[in-house]
This record gives sequence, C-alpha cells and structure tokens, in this order.
Amino acid sequence: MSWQRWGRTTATAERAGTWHHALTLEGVSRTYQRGVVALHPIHLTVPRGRFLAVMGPSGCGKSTLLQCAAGLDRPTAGTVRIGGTELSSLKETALTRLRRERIGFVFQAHHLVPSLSVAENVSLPLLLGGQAVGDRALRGLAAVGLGDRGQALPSELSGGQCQRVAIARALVTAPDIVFADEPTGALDPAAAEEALKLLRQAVDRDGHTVVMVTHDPFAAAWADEVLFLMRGKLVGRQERPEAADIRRVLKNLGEGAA
Ligand SMILES: Nc1ncnc2c1ncn2[C@@H]1O[C@H](COP(=O)(O)OP(=O)(O)OP(=O)(O)O)[C@@H](O)[C@H]1O
Repeated sequence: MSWQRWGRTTATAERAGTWHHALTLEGVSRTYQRGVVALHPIHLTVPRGRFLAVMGPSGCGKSTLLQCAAGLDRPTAGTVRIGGTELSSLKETALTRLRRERIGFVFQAHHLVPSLSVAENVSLPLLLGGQAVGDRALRGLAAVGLGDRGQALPSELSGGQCQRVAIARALVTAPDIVFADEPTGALDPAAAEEALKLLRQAVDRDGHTVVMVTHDPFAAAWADEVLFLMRGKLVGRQERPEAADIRRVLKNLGEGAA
C-alpha cells in the first residue's frame, strides 16, 4: 500500500474508532436462495494481534462467516470492516485489491502454483500487487524454517512443508488479517503442530491477526479465544481454551442440536 493510501485508511479508521480492530462485523447475516439462513446477525470484533478460532458442528455457518468476513461473499445485511475499511463500500476491483494486499489466506489445500519455485510462490502476492519483492520472500521462508528451499518446486516438498510455504505466502504482504480455513485438515499431527506453531508465532512475535476455522479441538487450543457457532448464531466463547474444555462444549452443542 502506498503511504498516501495508508495515511487515508488510518485517518478514516481513527475517525471511526476502529483502528485497533483488524476485523469488525456488525449485524452480518447471510441468507441463501430458498430462504436458507446460514448466518443470523453476527456482531464480532477481532483486535489486532489476536488468534481466534471458530468452531461448531457441520453446517453451522463457519465457512459462510469466513467468506463474508474475508470479502469473498457479500452478506445479505450488516457491515464488515477490515482494518477500518468497510467492504460494502468497495467496488469489485477495489475489493479484489484489498483481498490481495490486506488479507492473507491459508486453506486446507496449500494451492501453491506447481510450476513456480517455492520462493516465487511466496513472492506472488507482492508481484500481483505491484510491490517490490526484495528479500521479503526469502525472509518469509526463513521464518517458516524453509530458508534453504526457495529454489525447490512444491512437488519436491512434503505436504507439511508446502503448508508452511502457504503460511509464508499469506504473511508476506503484512496483511491486516489472516483467514485460515481448516489449515491443518490435510496434515499429520506433527505437521499440523508445526503449522499451528507458525500461526501462533506470527501473532506473538510479529503482531499478526489470525482467524482460523477448524474442527479440531487441539488446533483450536492454540488460539487465544474460541468462538462457537450453532445454526448460524454465536452461542459461546472461551478464552485461553484447553482442548478438553473445547471438546466438552462441542459435545454439549452436539447434544443440544440432537
Ligand atoms: N451456496 C449455498 N446455497 C445454499 N445454501 C448454502 C450454500 N452454502 C452453504 N449453504 C448452507 O448454509 C449453511 C451453512 O453452511 P456452511 O458451509 O457455512 O457451514 P460450515 O459450518 O462451514 O460447514 P462444514 O463444517 O461442513 O464445512 C448450511 O445449512 C449449508 O447447507
């Protein structure tokens, strides 16, 4: 982002009092065709430098929440702000640019471009945004323990290493927020732990903000806070959760749903 644009965003956010929030949802709801209500009005603020996990039974609206929060889907009602910028005010091209420059994404599959080297994959968000790459990609790779693998192709790395590259790619633009959708879903326990450590480190050491959807209580226990969704509503939250407590809440929710 240019300094001019950065300054404007800062001023707007300060006026709105939202500067210290990476993400704000105000009354965000989403109704699909044939009246399927995936999200009832959700109010949520995520301060900068926080690691938040979102959990809940299948079909409770986790993906819909993430898609609306990340500007991949337009809510039926309500407002979404990323770092003080209201998404509904943006036309499609500006929204695309915001997603590219100010949001990092990590999915269950790493989605690396197979024909590009690992370093080129990490550079991609910078190049697409017209930003200087410099040594940012290599520093990003070093931060995920792959500083010596920049020239390798994704096919030469393990699944866990590819996911670490995907995390470096998500962080390389220094985004306002990183959305991680089941980032450990395809990994063995050791690789999952590595990926979670990196997300934790991104928050603790570098002040990043992470919102992660997961089914796994062990993964969620790495977060500062867990939100529980049920039938499109936020029904609970736990600070500094333990995996056993999370499992208990999920079990109760499951019984409530039965
Ligand atoms: N494009 C769509 N059209 C109609 N209904 C949809 C659409 N996408 C999702 N839904 C419905 O919205 C509700 C929430 O779906 P969503 O995918 O957000 O849940 P989820 O919690 O992410 O589920 P899972 O854990 O299985 O991925 C479900 O009832 C689902 O069937």
